Formats: sequence, structure tokens, C-alpha cells
Amino acid sequence: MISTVLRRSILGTSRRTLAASVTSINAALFHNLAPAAATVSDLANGATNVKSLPSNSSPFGVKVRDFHVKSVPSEFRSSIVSSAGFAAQEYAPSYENDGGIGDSESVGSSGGGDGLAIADLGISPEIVKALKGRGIEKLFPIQKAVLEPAMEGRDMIGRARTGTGKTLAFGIPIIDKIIKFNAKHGRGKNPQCLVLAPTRELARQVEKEFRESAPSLDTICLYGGTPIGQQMRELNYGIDVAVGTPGRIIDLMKRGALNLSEVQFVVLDEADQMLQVGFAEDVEIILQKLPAKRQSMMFSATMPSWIRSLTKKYLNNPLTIDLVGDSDQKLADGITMYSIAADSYGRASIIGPLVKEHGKGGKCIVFTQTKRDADRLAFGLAKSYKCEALHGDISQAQRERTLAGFRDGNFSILVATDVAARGLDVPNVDLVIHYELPNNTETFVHRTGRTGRAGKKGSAILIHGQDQTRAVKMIEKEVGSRFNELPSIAVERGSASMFEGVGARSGGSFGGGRSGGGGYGSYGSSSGRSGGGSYGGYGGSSGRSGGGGGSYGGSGGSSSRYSGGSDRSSGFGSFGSGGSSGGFGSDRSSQSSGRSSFGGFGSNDGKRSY
Ligand SMILES: Nc1ncnc2c1ncn2[C@@H]1O[C@H](COP(=O)(O)OP(=O)(O)OP(=O)(O)O)[C@@H](O)[C@H]1O
Repeated sequence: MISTVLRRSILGTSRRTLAASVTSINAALFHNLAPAAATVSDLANGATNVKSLPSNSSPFGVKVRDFHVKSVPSEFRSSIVSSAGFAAQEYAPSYENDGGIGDSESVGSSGGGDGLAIADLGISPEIVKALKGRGIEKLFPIQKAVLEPAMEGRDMIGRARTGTGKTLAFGIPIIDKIIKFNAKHGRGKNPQCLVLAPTRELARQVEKEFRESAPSLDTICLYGGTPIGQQMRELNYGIDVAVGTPGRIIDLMKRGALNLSEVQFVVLDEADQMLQVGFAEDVEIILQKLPAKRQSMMFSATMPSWIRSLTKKYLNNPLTIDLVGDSDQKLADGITMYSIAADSYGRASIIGPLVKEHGKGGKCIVFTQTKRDADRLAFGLAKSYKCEALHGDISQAQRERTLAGFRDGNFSILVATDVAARGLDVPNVDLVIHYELPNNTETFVHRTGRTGRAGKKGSAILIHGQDQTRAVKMIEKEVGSRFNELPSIAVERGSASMFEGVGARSGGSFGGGRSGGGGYGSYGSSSGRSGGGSYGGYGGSSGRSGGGGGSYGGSGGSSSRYSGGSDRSSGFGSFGSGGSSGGFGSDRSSQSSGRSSFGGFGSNDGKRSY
């Protein structure tokens, strides 16, 4: 009882600050209550010899699941909760059915409609209050579509356009279940929810979304490039939700610091990008370590064969919720697309005028293909604008400062590689500029999706060479929206020299691969790179015909992007999806092989780089 009372009062105030004062009491109590308690590594091995105890009581009637009091040595922190599989069943009945989706096996775009008032859903008041504080009072369509089956414990695969609220779609049901479970059983040490994300920045963002929507839960973000010791200590204190990149998660598992034996909910966010950044193997290793009885959700823009096999192997009779479907329109509503021709010499110097004309004084992200271009363009622009670069060669700490500065409005132009293309949610980005054609349509969609989020309006400008009109048409066709062609901008004599060396590319291929090669010609033979075949083809046969042949051009050469195989298509029938290998955004030749594709700005542990 002493423990329960103490812990309640601690949780009600500041757990972190009062932690030290109760450490000794906890230690003494747990020492006595669970003398045979498993150590962290025992638990990882499944040696939970205290499991026979009831989940919320000790031999002395003390609620022993209240673990989240900081600074207790690991020996005293084994969770006594029984093995996984409890939460989905426990909380299904508490959800107030709104007559929503029902049992259908596949939910299409009709899952939308008017948002439901969050306050009326029967979810924890804590969540309702936290969301209200952030101006979130009604569910977005994907959230509405996911809520009921998620509450019922269904495994699912989801897809919706960029910026439409996928994070809270899986976040709300999960945090609600955990809050209610903890209220009943007390708090455990080990995470009940694991979210895997392909990049550090996305992981941080998802973790923040969980934290801000459920302040009473302890969340942690696990990613490379930051000291592991701190993360190990945090885990040791007790965690409800762990979000992270696969590499660091495996590292922590190997060190015995992360015990996944009580995970009830696993989410793979941007699952197809996991494949592209080389996390396929790591993801499977992690999934194999999870309890068999759990709820699994996967959000993926495309369904390459790896995702399909993952689904078969690790998801249980999943419900597909696809709010994009066969709709031609792949971009969020509210985004206007422009295109403008510029040769490689004058390209950098038109950025300023474009920002002035279309940026509406808000924030702008300029996407470049390489880190070198991002640096040089940012350097040139910084002479006239507040501007910073973001890419994988910049230290993690600096990347975080840069992103925070951009979010806070300290500068208004971010020049980034595709490290910032997926998932990043920065408010008030009014304009996205594609400094040159992206490698594929999917990347175009994700880059563009940094604007026009949460129902807002935004503009995207694609800069292309005079000889790239076929590739531009192809993007139009694939995304289902037309570009408004802007009149070309005359480059003043001398102004281009400010940007010397930025992005002088020609040739190469954007499309390609539809029928085993060829392609749409024209883009990017990657000057300044060693090895042949950079930019390879886009290929991937647009995901429509079961993949195959010749896609991902890029013959040989260590710098070959997309040097991976084919068979990356079909599924949701969208855009070819990425290859499993081949470097993406790097201009270094050292990252061709397998796992290093797209590289790792966000990936993890510095193994890969954008
Ligand atoms: N119901 C809602 N009402 C208002 N705003 C919301 C709602 N749900 C989410 N948002 C906000 O919308 C923005 C976009 O959400 P989120 O980042 O989850 O989108 P996403 O679909 O995951 O995008 P992407 O595909 O780019 O990863 C966020 O700022 C989020 O806080």
C-alpha cells in the first residue's frame, strides 16, 4: 500500500524530480517483493520466473506494475505483467461504436467523410484534452477509418495521402489502450508499443506526437547518432511507448537494455521506405522478437514484394485501409503544382525569385539530389536569404538544431536532400521546390507533401531542363495533377556565379525501366560522381505489372543509384517503389551496396547517408 500511495502521488506530480527520493524505498520494496525477479537479460530470454504472480498484485497485495519511477537499478525492475496479448481484447468493448467501418476486409476512399468529434469517442479524457490543446478536435478521414478496427485489435495496412494524419490514426487507439490498461494494471517497465520508423527525424516526430497526445505515458525515441547510454538509462526507468529506427533498436536489444517481450502494438511507419534505406533485414529481426500475440499496423505508400511477404509473415488477417486506392490524384488536396524550365547554369539563381513570387512569405523547402548541392545552394542563397542546409553528412545534433530553427521560423528556406522528403511535418511550409527532377514519382509525392498538410494550401515547383518534358509529363500522369508551366526567368549576368558548381546535370534517365530499360531519358547523369549509371532508371514498372525487368537502370559502378533488382512493384498499384539497394541521395561512391541505399540521415547509426 505504501508503494501504491507513494507512486500515485509521484505520478500525479513530477515523477522525474521526485524519483530520486523514492529510489531507496522502491529498491527495498522490490528487493523484498520480487527476490527472484528476472534481470533485463533474463526477460529478454523469456525467463520470467515471476510471471506466475498476478499481474497487478504482489504477495503483499502491492500493485507491482508501477515501474515508471526513475533511477532504480535494473535488477529491481522486472515487470510482472503476464505475456503479451492482453490489451486489444481488454479495450475493444470500451470504444463507443459510431457505426463506422465495420468488418469489411478492405476500406477504400469512402472511409472519409466528416470528421468525428474526438470528445464523443469514449477515449481517455487525457487524450481528448491534450489533442484539444493542439487544436485537434475532429478525426481526419484516415483516423476515422482506422479507429474502430484498431480498437477491435485488428492488424491492418494503411495508406493515405501525405499530411492527412496517419500518425494519430494509429497513435490514438494505441495510447488509449495503454492508458486504460495502465489504469487497471499499473505501469510496467517494458514498452507496450513499438513504432519503427525509417529515419531519425521521423522517429522523433512520431515520438513527439505520442508524447504530446498522452502526457501521462512515458515515451522514448531510440535512434543512432546520439549517446546510447542515456537511452539505456531511460529504458531502465520504465517506458510505455518506444519509437525508433531499426538499427539502434537492435543494438539496444543486443545489449539487453530493450526488452520487447511485452509489446502489444507494433507499427511500421513508412514501411516501404524501410526497404529503401536498407532496413529490411533489421525489421524482420525485430518482428521475430515480438510476442506472437500482438496487434500490428503498417503504413506504406507502396506495396513492394518485401512488404507483401512481411504482411503474410507477420500480420494476422490484416484489414487494408487504402484512402488513396486507384484514385488518380496522389497528392493532397490543396497543393498546386508548377513547373519551370531552367538550364543547369542558371538554375540556382532562379530560386530567390521563385521564393519571392510563390513563397507567400512563409517557409520553403528546396530539395536537391545531393548533399553537395544542398550545401552549395544553401551557401549561395544565404548571401541573400535566411537559409540552412540539411543532409546526412551534417551531425545529428546540428540536424536537430536546423530542424528546430526551421520549425521555429528562425530561417525560412531549408535546402535539403531527400532526408527531409518523408514524413516530416513542419507547419506552414507554403512552398516546395524540386531543384531538379526526383528519382521517381513516389519521391516527388513525398517531397511535395511537405506542403499542403492537414488540409492547408501549398505550392510545389518542379524545375526541369528544356529536354525533360517527357519526364515532367510522366510525373503529371502518375500523380494525377497537371503542372502550371511558369514562364522562364531570365538569369542576370553574373548572378549564377554565386552558385558555382551547384547541380550541373544533364542526361541520364528519370523514367526508364518500364520495359526493361530505355526510360524517359533526360535526367541526371550526376556530374561529379564516380562510377557509372548514377540516377539509374526509375523503372519499377510503376507498380502495375508485377515488376520485373530492367528497372533501376544504373549499370554497375559503385555510385549507381538504384542498382538493386527489380520486382518492386504491384501492390497498391502506385508508383514503382524503390529498390532495395543502391545509394540515393549521396554523392559519395561508397554507398552502393545493399543496405546503404538512401543512406542514412535519418536512417541510423551513421551507416547510411542521404
Ligand atoms: N484530426 C486532426 N485535426 C487537425 N490536425 C491534425 C489532425 N490529425 C493530425 N493533424 C495534424 O496534421 C499534420 C499531419 O499529420 P501527420 O504528420 O500524421 O501526417 P501523415 O499522413 O503521417 O503525413 P506523411 O505522409 O507526410 O508522413 C500534423 O501536424 C498533425 O498534428
